[in-house]
Amino acid sequence: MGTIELKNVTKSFGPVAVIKGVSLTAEEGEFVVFVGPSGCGKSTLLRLIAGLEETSGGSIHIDGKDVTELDPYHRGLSMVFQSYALYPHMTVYGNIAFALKTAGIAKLEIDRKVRAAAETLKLTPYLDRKPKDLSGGQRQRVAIGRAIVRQPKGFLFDEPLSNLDAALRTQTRIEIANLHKELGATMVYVTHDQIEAMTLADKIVVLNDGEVMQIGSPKELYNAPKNTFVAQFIGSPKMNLLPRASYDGAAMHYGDGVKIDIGPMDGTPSIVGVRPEDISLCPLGEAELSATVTHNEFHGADNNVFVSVPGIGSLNVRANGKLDLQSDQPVGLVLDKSQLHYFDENGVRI
Ligand SMILES: Nc1ncnc2c1ncn2[C@@H]1O[C@H](COP(=O)(O)OP(=O)(O)OP(=O)(O)O)[C@@H](O)[C@H]1O
Repeated sequence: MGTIELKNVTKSFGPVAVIKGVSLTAEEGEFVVFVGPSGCGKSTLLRLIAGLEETSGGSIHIDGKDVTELDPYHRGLSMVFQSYALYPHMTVYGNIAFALKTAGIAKLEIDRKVRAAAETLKLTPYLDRKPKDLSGGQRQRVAIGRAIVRQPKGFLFDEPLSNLDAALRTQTRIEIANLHKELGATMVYVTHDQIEAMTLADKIVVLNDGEVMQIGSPKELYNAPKNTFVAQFIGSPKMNLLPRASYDGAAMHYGDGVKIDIGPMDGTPSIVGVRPEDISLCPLGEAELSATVTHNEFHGADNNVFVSVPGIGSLNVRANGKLDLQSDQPVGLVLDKSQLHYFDENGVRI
């Protein structure tokens, strides 16, 4: 139970196409995360799955059944919003029990379900409190509790942690991961937070401008991005994309006579990508590229170093935090050749 499938789904608001033919499957028990820049259509896609928006084309299937025309209630999914959407005048117990009461479930059964959900979510001590007397994280757990008791076929989360501060976010993220393990339910989750996407997802869907750019596991997206968009969207700090260059069958040639040996390739690379952690600083004598430090951010464990390379431009390097680096300092760079990413003139991975 709990497969969610989208087949060529489109959505327009008036003349504006916001979702442009999205097909994807959330398998039973899978944790699927939608990411993409602001306005790319993540929330709209989630609301289409929930039935809160009507599709303009295509179809949505839950457990193989076409639900495209069904109202939200009959789709059997529960949605958790960023704003919690709790009833302020009801207690935690009342909030969690509400949907069950309106569904006409027997009191004893409701009590059993509410207490079981409260136990799972560590809300038992707060059952008699009103939402205003809870922390943000506790309120979000109540919202999740309300979703759990309905025993839905799947959960839909729209940026559920974005109102929480950093520490609580980390804690609640771990709780959601544990909840997913415990319930084994299908979950579809919208976020703009890289860490949430990478840590929670079985499968990440990268969206841009209403279209799917790539679907894959966090490791697949990080290690083998299909195009330059995904390459720069997944990973923080983002992948360096070197300027376009000509390839002579053995090396990439940049301005100022600078070249990078990459050996023979199947295809003609135009753009080389390299992640900040795959560039090392070294003494100038051993360097493949000479550079100058333009700016350094000390992060504690590591330094986020910006360097300028003649013929290539600015590159971002992750270096050990114990290194003492000054602006204008000359440094040598070595690229880990086994970790380079190559893209053709259209930005498609080679
Ligand atoms: N009801 C609506 N009427 C008109 N346009 C809408 C409506 N809802 C959303 N849009 C537009 O659709 C596009 C996608 O919006 P959506 O909220 O799905 O993006 P998002 O990826 O979730 O963005 P964010 O990360 O900023 O929340 C935006 O350009 C938005 O302005």
